[in-house]
Amino acid sequence: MIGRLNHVAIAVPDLLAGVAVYRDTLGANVSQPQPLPEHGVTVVFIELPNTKIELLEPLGENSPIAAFLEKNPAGGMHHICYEVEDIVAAKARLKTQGARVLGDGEPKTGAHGKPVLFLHPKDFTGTLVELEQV
Ligand SMILES: CC[C@H](C(=O)O)C(=O)SCCNC(=O)CCNC(=O)[C@H](O)C(C)(C)COP(=O)(O)OP(=O)(O)OC[C@H]1O[C@@H](n2cnc3c(N)ncnc32)[C@H](O)[C@@H]1OP(=O)(O)O
Ligand SMILES: [Co+2]
Repeated sequence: MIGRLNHVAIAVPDLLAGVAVYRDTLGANVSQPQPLPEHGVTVVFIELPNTKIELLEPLGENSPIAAFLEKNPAGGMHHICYEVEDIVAAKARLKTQGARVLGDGEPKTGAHGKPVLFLHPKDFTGTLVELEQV
């Protein structure tokens, strides 16, 4: 069901400091910050030859990454995003297998303008999983 690795996301307490690490220290191309108020985060993407890295900073009072950063104040790997061809079919398959789809269970529009869903980390070997329809 899952296809290519779309991105690996890293939550950071200070987005501009994270940008400096990837742009200046590691010599990567980093996008402009993109606020996503409906997701409670501001993101940048780092384009690598074979995938992307997403840096996430909390935005607003109810950010879904706030508790994670309290537990990991220096930041850390937050989620992994796999591509799927049909997100509604993927959701149906996962639900029959007992996996928890987060939020209200309906796909939302992600940072790339495509439908996304999140799956509970406790059902996926301790890793928060994002699915993106491509
Ligand atoms: C969509 C836009 C953009 C894009 O790529 O296009 C993004 O990626 S936005 C990314 C930010 N959005 C989300 O993360 C949405 C989905 N996340 C959630 O719904 C919550 O963060 C959730 C449910 C994963 C955790 O919620 P909360 O932090 O309130 O709950 P707990 O702290 O009680 O956590 C429960 C349990 O899970 C463990 N946990 C939490 N987050 C992670 C994580 N990122 N990776 C691994 N494990 C995680 C946490 O430690 C708790 O474990 P416990 O043993 O009970 O202590
Ligand atoms: Co993501």
